[in-house]
Amino acid sequence: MASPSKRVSGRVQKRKIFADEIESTPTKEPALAISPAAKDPVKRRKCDNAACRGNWPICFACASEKCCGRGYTSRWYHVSPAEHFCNECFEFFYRSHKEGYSTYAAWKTVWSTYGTTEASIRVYMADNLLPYWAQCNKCQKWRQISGDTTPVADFFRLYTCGTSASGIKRVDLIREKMLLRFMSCTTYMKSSPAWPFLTAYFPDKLGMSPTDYEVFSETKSPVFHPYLHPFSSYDEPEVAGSVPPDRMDSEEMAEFSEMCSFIPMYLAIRNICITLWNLNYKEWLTKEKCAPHIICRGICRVYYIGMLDRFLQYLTHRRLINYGLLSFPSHVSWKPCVADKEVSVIVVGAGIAGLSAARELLQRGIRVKVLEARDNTGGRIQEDNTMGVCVGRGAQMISGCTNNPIAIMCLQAGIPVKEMSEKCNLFMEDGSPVPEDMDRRMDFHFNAILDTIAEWRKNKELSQDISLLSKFKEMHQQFLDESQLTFTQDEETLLNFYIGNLEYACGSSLKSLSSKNWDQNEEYPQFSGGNIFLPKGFAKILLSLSNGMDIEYNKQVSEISYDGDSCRICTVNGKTYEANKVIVTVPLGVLKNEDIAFSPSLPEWKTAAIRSLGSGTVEKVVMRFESPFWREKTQHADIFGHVPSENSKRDFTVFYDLSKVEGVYVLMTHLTVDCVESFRQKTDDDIVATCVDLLKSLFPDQTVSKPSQYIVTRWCCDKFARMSYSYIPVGVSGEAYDHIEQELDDKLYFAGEATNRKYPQSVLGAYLSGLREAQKINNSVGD
Ligand SMILES: Cc1cc2nc3c(=O)[nH]c(=O)nc-3n(C[C@H](O)[C@H](O)[C@H](O)COP(=O)(O)OP(=O)(O)OC[C@H]3O[C@@H](n4cnc5c(N)ncnc54)[C@H](O)[C@@H]3O)c2cc1C
Repeated sequence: MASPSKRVSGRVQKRKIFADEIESTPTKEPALAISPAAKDPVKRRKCDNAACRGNWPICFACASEKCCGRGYTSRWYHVSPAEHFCNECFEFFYRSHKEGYSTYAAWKTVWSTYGTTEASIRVYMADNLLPYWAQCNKCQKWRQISGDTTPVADFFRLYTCGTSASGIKRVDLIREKMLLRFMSCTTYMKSSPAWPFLTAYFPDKLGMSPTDYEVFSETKSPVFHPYLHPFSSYDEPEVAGSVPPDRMDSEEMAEFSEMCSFIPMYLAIRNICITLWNLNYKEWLTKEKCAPHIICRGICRVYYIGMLDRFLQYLTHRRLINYGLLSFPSHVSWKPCVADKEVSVIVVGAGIAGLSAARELLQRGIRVKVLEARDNTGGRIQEDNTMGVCVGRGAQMISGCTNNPIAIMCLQAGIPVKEMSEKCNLFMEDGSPVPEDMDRRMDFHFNAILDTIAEWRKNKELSQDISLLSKFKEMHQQFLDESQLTFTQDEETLLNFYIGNLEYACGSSLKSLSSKNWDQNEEYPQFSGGNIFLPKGFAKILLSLSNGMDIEYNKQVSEISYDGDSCRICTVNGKTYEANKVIVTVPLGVLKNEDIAFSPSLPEWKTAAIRSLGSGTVEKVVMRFESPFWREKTQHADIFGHVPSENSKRDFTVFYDLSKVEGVYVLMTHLTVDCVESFRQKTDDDIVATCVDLLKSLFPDQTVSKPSQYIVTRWCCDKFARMSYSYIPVGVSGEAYDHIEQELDDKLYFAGEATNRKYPQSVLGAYLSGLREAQKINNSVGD
C-alpha cells in the first residue's frame, strides 16, 4: 500500500472558539438552552432529517469563521440526533478554495488508502471534529470534551469533571436503544487495542478508524501468549476458541440484533473486549477495565459504554473471555447468578466434570454438594509422586493447547507445562533404528490411507460400517494393487507402530473402532496447537476448582430416584440425600455396569446409547530405572517408539521419558488392553517383565536392569472407572454421546467425558461438559 506523505490530525484552528464555549459551560445543554430570539424560525432551522429526534441543532464543528453555531444555516448535516454540523463548516472543508480543504484532502488520502468506506465530509467530521465524551469518575455524569487530540485510555480512566453541574440532557436521549438507527454516520474507534492484531484487515470494516493506521504501524505491538489465538485469520479453517474478527455469527446477531446494521461497531467493541482479556488472561475483565479503551468521537460513546456489561456478560457466557480458573469478582457490575429460588444440586463424582459443574453452580449462587466414591478428587486424573517425579496414572497431557481452557488454567495457576517435541526416534524390535526417511514415507502413507477412508465413508450408511482395521487393510491393499508399488517387510512392519499409536489415542484396538465415525469429533472445530505435557500434573487445577466446595468422600452412590418433586440419592453405606437436581458424572464404564440404579429406569434410548458407546481400556506402565540407558541412543528425545513385529501385539509402542531430576530416571509406556480378562490374570510383575524384555531387545548394547519401582495401572478393573476413555465402535455414531448427555425430567443431568460429542475422551471434554450442565441448570432455574 502506498503511504501518504503525512499523518493528518484534522486540526482546525477556528474550532477552538466554540469548543471553549462548550467546555467552559458544561452545565449548559446548548441545544436546549435557546434564547427566545433564537427560537425565531427565521434565525433557527431544524434538521431536515425527518427521523431526527434532536432539538434545535447546533454545529459541533465550529470550523469556519462563518459557522452558524446555534443559529441559522441553510442546511444541517445530521450525524446523530444530538450531533449536527452546519453548511458553512461543510463548505469550509469541501470547497477547494477554502482554508480547510487541504486538511480534508490529506485526511481523505489516508482514509481511502487504508479504508474501504467513502471518505465523505460527514465521515471526516465524525473522525476529526466530533467532540469526545467522558464519564466523570466522581459524579458519574457524562461531559463533552473539547480539544483536537485523541485522549488516551488513561485520560478516560482518570477523568473527573471538577464541576457540580447537572447532567447533559442529550445523554439521556442517546442512551436509548434507538440511537444507532438514527445515526447517519459511524464514528470509528481510535487507538483500539485490537488494532495491532488485525492489521491484515481493512480497519473500517472492523469499526476502527483508518487514520490510526500509521500511528500503529510505528508502535511496538503487544503480543498474546503463544497459547492464545483469539482471532482466526480469514484464510485459516475455523478453530475452537477463535472468532473471525470481521464477522458476527448467527448467535451474536440474535443477541445483538440492534447492532446488525452497525456490524463494524459491534465488531470493534467485541474485538476490544477479547483483545484486552487475552492480553491479561489472569484477571477478570470488567467494565471498568474495558471502558477507557472504547475511544471514539461522538456521543455514541455514551451508548457503547452503556452496552459494555452486555458485551462482557455475553462474551463470558461464550467463554471467549473470563474463562478458566477466574472467579466472578464481587464488584463486577453484572451477576451471573439467576438463582433467586432456593435450588440445591447434588453432583455425583468429583472428577474434572463434576468439579467444573459444581464450581460453576456455586458461582451462580446455587447450593451444591459433591458425592465422590473415592477418597480424593480427580477421578481419571490421579497422580503418583512416589517415584520422585509426578506420574499421571491417567491424564497428563493436553492435546491442542491453543485457546484450550485447560491449558489456560495451567497458565493461570502457574502450572509448568512442557511442549512435546515432534521428534520420536523409532526402533525395530531388534533395536535397529528406523531410517528417518522410511518413517516419514510410511507416516505419510498411513495418513493418506486414513484420508482415503474419510473420503470413502462420506456417502456410507451406518449399516455399511466396518472396523477401522479391516478398512485400513483393504485400502492399503487397494493402494498397492493400483499403484503397483511394493513396500519392504520393514516398511510393512512399521505400519504396526502407527496403528498402535492410534489405538492409544482412541482408547481401543482398531479392530473395534468404527471406520465411519471413529473421529466424528473432527467435524467440529477442534483446539489447534501442539500437545503439552504437565510435568507436575493437574493437582493445582483440581485444588483450585474444588476450593470452598462441599465434597463428601467415600460416598459411592448406588441409587438415584428422580420421580418425585425432588431427587433422592442413596449411597452404598446407607446415607440418603435430597436435592432438586442431580448431575451424574460417573464414567461410562460405571453406567454400563449399572452400578447406579435409577428410578424410574433410564429410558431405552439412553441405555441403548450407554451400551453402544465403547469404553476404552488403555493402561499405563511406568518404571523407574537406575540409569537412563536409553538416552544416548534416543538422543535425549522426550519420546521414542518401538515398532511391534507382530500385527496382533501392538503394546508399548511409545515410551515417554518422564525424568526431570538428576538421578531419577523414569519411563512411561502404555498398552491397549484388547482382552480385559487376560489382562486381569497377568500380574504387574509379568507385565513389567515383558516390557523390560522388550527394552533389552531395543537397547542390546546397554545394561537394562530391573526397574527399582514401577506402576501398572488397572483402570479397566477400577470399580469407579471401569475404563480409560470412550470410543466409537463399529455401527455406532456420535449421536450416542448426545443421548448420554440428554437430561431427564429437568432433574437428572449427565456430564463427563463420554457426554461430550465435540471433545470426547479428554480432560477438556469432561471439563466443558460440567460447565454445560451447570449452564443448563442455571437456565432452567432462571426461567
Ligand atoms: C490411562 C489414561 C490416560 C489418559 N490420558 C489423557 C490425557 O493425556 N489427556 C486427556 O485429556 N485425557 C486423558 N485421559 C482421559 C481423561 O482422564 C478423562 O477423559 C477425564 O479425566 C474424565 O473426567 P470425568 O470427570 O468425565 O470422569 P472421571 O475423572 O472418571 O470422574 C468420575 C468420578 O466419579 C466417581 N465415581 C464413580 N462411580 C461413582 C459412584 N457410584 N458414586 C460416586 N462417585 C463415583 C469416580 O471416582 C470419579 O472421581 C486419560 C485417561 C486414562 C485412563
